[in-house]
Amino acid sequence: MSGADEFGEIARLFRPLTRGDAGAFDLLDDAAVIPQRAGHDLVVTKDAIVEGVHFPVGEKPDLIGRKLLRVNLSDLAAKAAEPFACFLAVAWPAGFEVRDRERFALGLHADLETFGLALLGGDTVSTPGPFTASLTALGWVPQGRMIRRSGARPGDLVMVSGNIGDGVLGLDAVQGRIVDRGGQLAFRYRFPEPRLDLRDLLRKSATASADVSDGLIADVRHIALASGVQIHLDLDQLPLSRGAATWLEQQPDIAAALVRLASGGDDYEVVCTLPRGVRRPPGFTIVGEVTEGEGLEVRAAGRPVDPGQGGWTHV
Ligand SMILES: Nc1ncnc2c1ncn2[C@@H]1O[C@H](COP(=O)(O)OP(=O)(O)OP(=O)(O)O)[C@@H](O)[C@H]1O
Ligand SMILES: Cc1ncc(C[n+]2csc(CCOP(=O)(O)O)c2C)c(N)n1
Ligand SMILES: [Mg+2]
Ligand SMILES: [Mg+2]
Ligand SMILES: [Mg+2]
Repeated sequence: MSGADEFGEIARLFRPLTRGDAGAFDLLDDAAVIPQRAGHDLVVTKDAIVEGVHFPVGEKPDLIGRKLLRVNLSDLAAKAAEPFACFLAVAWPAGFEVRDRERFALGLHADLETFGLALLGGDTVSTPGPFTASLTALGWVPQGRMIRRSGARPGDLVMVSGNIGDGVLGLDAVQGRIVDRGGQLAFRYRFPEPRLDLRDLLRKSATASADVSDGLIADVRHIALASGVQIHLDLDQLPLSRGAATWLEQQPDIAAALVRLASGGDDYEVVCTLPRGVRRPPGFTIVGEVTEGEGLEVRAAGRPVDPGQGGWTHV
């Protein structure tokens, strides 16, 4: 792409996504400026996605843009942060035509509007490899109030929002390995819903929290390690959608199937710890408890199980 084309395209595709934020300088400067917000900390998170690793080859470009934003907002949600802005780096692969680039930008724009944040800057490059993009998301929390992974205390209960397992079954559905009547599982895989609605509740009551991206077991293990406590997870309590419950009934080894649902990831729900005295909030399920000790103990089908890795890993 010639220089003129590259910068013309940045202006055409991405300037609308700044949504008029003055700190973006219309995407014409070397950098952006973020004014401080009194009494607040800026929470910063970054996740990348790669074609064939995070979404199927041939996925619609608008869905890629939306998923990229949503997985990052999920981390802000778990930290009880209020989304404020983001930065985008995108590497266009060969064959990703101008129409595809426009659709990627339109998808991202639609969700920036939905979640009320602005694009303040980024970088646009080309790649001989697969589509790759990364987004840095920024959000505000009252000073010192980001919910950490490290605050779980013995006696706390472990709770998870929504349902677990639709992400991994949705990928099975998209790749044709299971039937998905009505397409709900595939929809949940393609359109994670960042749980920004939980902000007040987490700020008020959670001692620790994380979003479920790698897999419930792995993400709970992160909380146990960071907090220096032991966590006991009971997969028989796993909250399941109708589709996941139907799938589970058909599995020959229920314990192994539960471990799969709790290790597959792509759920983008929030798992948190709350003191035992706090009433279980609506929409949350108690899946375990915190004790003194270290690491994770997992039960399924009424007996202890070896959870293995418990989540997705790249290396
Ligand atoms: N390349 C890297 N450079 C610096 N820090 C990194 C890098 N990769 C990961 N981290 C840091 O490691 C920690 C864990 O990152 P991780 O990506 O596993 O968290 P996550 O975003 O919650 O999970 P997921 O990536 O599955 O959505 C975070 O503090 C993250 O900033
Ligand atoms: C095509 C395809 N194959 C597999 C998966 C599953 N997957 C890939 S990375 C990841 C963890 C979160 O990402 P990260 O830790 O890299 O931020 C998960 C659950 C997928 N989403 N799409
Ligand atoms: Mg990450
Ligand atoms: Mg993440
Ligand atoms: Mg996370």
